[in-house]
Order: sequence, then structure tokens, then C-alpha cells
Amino acid sequence: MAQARVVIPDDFELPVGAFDIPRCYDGDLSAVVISEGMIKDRVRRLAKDIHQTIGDEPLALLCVLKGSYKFFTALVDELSNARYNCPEPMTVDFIRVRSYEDQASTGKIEIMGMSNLNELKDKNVLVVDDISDTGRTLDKLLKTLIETGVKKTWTALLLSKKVKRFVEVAEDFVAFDIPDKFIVGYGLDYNQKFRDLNHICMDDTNLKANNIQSKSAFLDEQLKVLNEEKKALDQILQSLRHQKWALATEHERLLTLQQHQDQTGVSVIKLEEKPSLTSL
Ligand SMILES: O=P(O)(O)OC[C@H]1O[C@H](OP(=O)(O)OP(=O)(O)O)[C@H](O)[C@@H]1O
Ligand code: HPA
Repeated sequence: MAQARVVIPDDFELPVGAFDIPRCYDGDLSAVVISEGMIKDRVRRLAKDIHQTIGDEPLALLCVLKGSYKFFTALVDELSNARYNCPEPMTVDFIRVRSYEDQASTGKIEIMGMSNLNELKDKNVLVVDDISDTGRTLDKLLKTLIETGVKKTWTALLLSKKVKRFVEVAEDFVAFDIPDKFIVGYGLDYNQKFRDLNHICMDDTNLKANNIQSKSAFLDEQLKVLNEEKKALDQILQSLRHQKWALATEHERLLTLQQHQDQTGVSVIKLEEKPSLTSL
């Protein structure tokens, strides 16, 4: 039977005040998106789906640290139950992969603790990660595992973000499909903060980012209006300059005329050179 997907709608937000949130995160979160209880229930079912698909094969579970430590622990427990009567053992391995700074992938996938990868040679490996966003982490890791000579790979993800992937990667088992928003909690961090949070939440920086975006759009509009006003004022200024220049020229001509009249007693109309426009 095809696995059912659990798709979290884009506007699904539960009030933070309705959940138990550690005091140290007061004011840091804007919404709860998936509660701990829902994760627990979903992971139990996901473990059954994994066992049904992979069967009673020997299986190595690879935890992609740090983000997936909570999901991994929950999944191993549920898989142990699901595989209770399985004659083949299940092993656990850990690897650290890092690429994010603030809320963005740097594109530089750093794999740490590569030495134990050789232990996975010829094995069936279930890669367990917390989230697929750009897809770069899983892509790099899967390619590395294939180069290492593993027998077969599957991926189990707590979250799959509904966003166009930078690289398409097989997502074999997914607990939740989530909106394209930066989320934290249940192992996921924002600059190492919030990993210990039990629920998956939206951190307030999403709100701040939205506010900044709308403020910036508002300022762009203001700037457009001001630029138009500046253009009109420039035109008025230019016209005033011309008028001032004409008046100054006329003034100087009359002065010269008067001087000439004072010296000679004769009234002569004499054209003088105009002052330059830039000197006004
Ligand atoms: O699909 P991607 O865009 O590559 O993003 C997914 C990866 O990003 C996070 O890791 P991060 O680099 O933040 O390290 P962490 O696990 O230590 O938090 C997360 O744990 C995934 O491994
Ligand atoms: O939305 C996210 N939150 C935390 N870590 C992440 N790594 C990729 N995407 C995310």
C-alpha cells in the first residue's frame, strides 16, 4: 500500500500560548506548527512503513547530526518495536554534516566523522535526517555513501519542505511535508538555539522577516513618491534659476546703462555680457 503523506497546510499555525514552552524561549516563537504528540504518533507509523518496505533485512541506521538527534532516537525506538520478531540486527551510526548559517544554506556541505563510514561498506543503510530543504545535504551524503560502497540506501526524513529542491534526492520515508518557512525545535536550530524544544515551531524571525519585507516594500513606495516629487521640484528650481538669471541680467544691464548716463549725461542703450547661468 502506498504511504500516505501528511501535508501541513501553508497557513497552519497553533498559538504558542496553548503549549508548554520553556521560559528561555519566551517571545522567541510565533507559532507551533507540529506538536510533540503528533510527531510521536507519526514516527510510530513511519517506523511500521519502513519495516514493511525494507523487510527483515540487516539494517544500519545512520543519524545525520546534529539536527536529527531527537527524530533518530524516536525512530530507533519505534523501529526496534516494529522489528521485534526480526532475526536480523539493526545497528546505529552517527555522522555530522553542516552547511547552514543563520537561515540559509551556505552550499558548502561539511561532512565530519568520515572515518566510520567505511564500517557501512556492503550494508543496507537508512539515512535519517531531520529535514530536506535545498536537498544539498542528502545529495552529498548519498553520493559519499555510494563511493564508500554501501549495498543499498534509503532516506527517512522527519520533514520535507515544500520548496523547489536545488538537487532532487530520493525521499523514501517522510513524516511531514511542511510549508516553505524556517522552522525550529525537535532538533532543528537557528544558530544552535531551539534544538531542545519539544515541538516544531516557527521562530519569530519569520515574523520579523515578513515585517522587514513589508516595511521595505512600503519604503520603496515612499522612495518612488519622493523621487517623483524631487523631479518636479528640480524642474521648478531650474525654471526659478532661469528667471533669476534673466532678472540679474536685466538688473546688470540697467546698472551699466545708468553708469554710462551718469558719466556722459547721454542716454545710450548698451548691451552688456550676461552673467553665466552656473554662477547664479
Ligand atoms: O536540504 P538542505 O538545504 O541541505 O538542508 C538540510 C540540512 O540542514 C540542516 O543541517 P545544518 O547544516 O543546519 O546542520 P545541523 O544538523 O547541525 O543543524 C538539517 O539538519 C539538514 O541536515
Ligand atoms: O527550516 C529549517 N530550520 C532549521 N534548520 C534547517 N535546515 C534546513 N532548513 C531548516
